[in-house]
Amino acid sequence: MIFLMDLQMMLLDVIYFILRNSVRVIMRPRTKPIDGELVLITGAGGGLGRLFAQEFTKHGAEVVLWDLNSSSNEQTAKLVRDMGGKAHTYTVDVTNRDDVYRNADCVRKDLGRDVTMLVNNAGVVAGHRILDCPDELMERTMKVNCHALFWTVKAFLPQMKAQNHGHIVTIASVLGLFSTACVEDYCASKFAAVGFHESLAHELLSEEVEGVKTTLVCPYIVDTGMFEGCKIREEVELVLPPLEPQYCVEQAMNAILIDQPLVCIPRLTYLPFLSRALLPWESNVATYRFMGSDKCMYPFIENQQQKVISSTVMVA
Ligand SMILES: NC(=O)C1=CN([C@@H]2O[C@H](COP(=O)(O)OP(=O)(O)OC[C@H]3O[C@@H](n4cnc5c(N)ncnc54)[C@H](OP(=O)(O)O)[C@@H]3O)[C@@H](O)[C@H]2O)C=CC1
Ligand SMILES: CC1=C(/C=C/C(C)=C/C=C/C(C)=C/C=O)C(C)(C)CCC1
Repeated sequence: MIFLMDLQMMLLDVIYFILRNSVRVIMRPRTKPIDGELVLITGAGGGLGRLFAQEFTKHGAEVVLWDLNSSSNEQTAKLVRDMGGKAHTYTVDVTNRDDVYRNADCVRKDLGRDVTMLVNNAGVVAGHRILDCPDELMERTMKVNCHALFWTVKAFLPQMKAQNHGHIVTIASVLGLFSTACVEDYCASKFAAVGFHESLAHELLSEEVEGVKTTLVCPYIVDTGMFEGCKIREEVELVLPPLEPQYCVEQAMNAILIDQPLVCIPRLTYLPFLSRALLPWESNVATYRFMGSDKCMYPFIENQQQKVISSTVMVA
């Protein structure tokens, strides 16, 4: 009897959330205020990281900027300060867990308060076919895109849980939901990031830590230079062009501010995610061939090879 009542409740919940989320596509729910939040962004010197810093500042948050590259990180801080915001920079290698824990303590001591929002944004890609790829580069991709999430979450989640207040944002990728050729290291690391993020979200919900929210952001190609050259069939590209970095960050911010658990940017990319799960492998391969997605990384890989060649010539 209890089982049947639970089943009925569960079905009602399933229907309620499908309806609620469909309505939300048209009528945006009210966004939460984040003025006064302390937001830590990793990879803050890069394309998306810098824009996230500026967007959080626009909403009145104070930002802590972590990046390996201190000069680009300082440039981000300057942009934030020019907007009248508060920015604190730290040069951190997020793959080094001692570095992460030490700098997390420094942030706490320097600012006298806890980080309330964590945006795990730092990311890299090797950009070589697997058999040409140096082992160290493949390892680095796993360390930056996946292992770093373990260390930063372990550093900042305890205080969020203690306060029952916080937000963990993971900038993953559509390549964490479906894959393509020649980016094995990247897909492995982003699928891992998605798995890590979802398991963490389930853990918080099962423990009923209602105040700590999670958002998984999965963008398609963004014009930041990271995947320069990546190209699908021209006719398909007309409906699915690379994203403007500003648009991508605004869409991600919209999701974060309404505590949305997952966002694929643009929405059209939910389709290949669904078809991967529902259609036979061979059907997906046929659509990849038709859309030019099977070889979309070839020009990107060639680009990367050219970069390596020109940098070796420069050194010589
Ligand atoms: N661009 C795209 O097409 C897409 C990107 N994404 C994801 O979005 C995120 C941001 O990408 P994007 O802005 O394009 O990339 P960028 O290369 O512009 O920025 C990444 C930043 O992360 C920093 N970084 C790299 N390794 C470390 C490290 N070990 N410790 C600290 N910081 C580090 C980089 O520093 P440095 O300058 O020293 O390398 C750089 O500033 C990434 O996670 C990426 O995977 C998702 C979908 C599409
Ligand atoms: C595979 C595939 C596609 C192309 C995806 C591409 C090209 C994704 C690139 C993503 C990047 C660069 C993410 C970085 O994090 C389509 C056309 C959507 C539909 C069919 C399946």
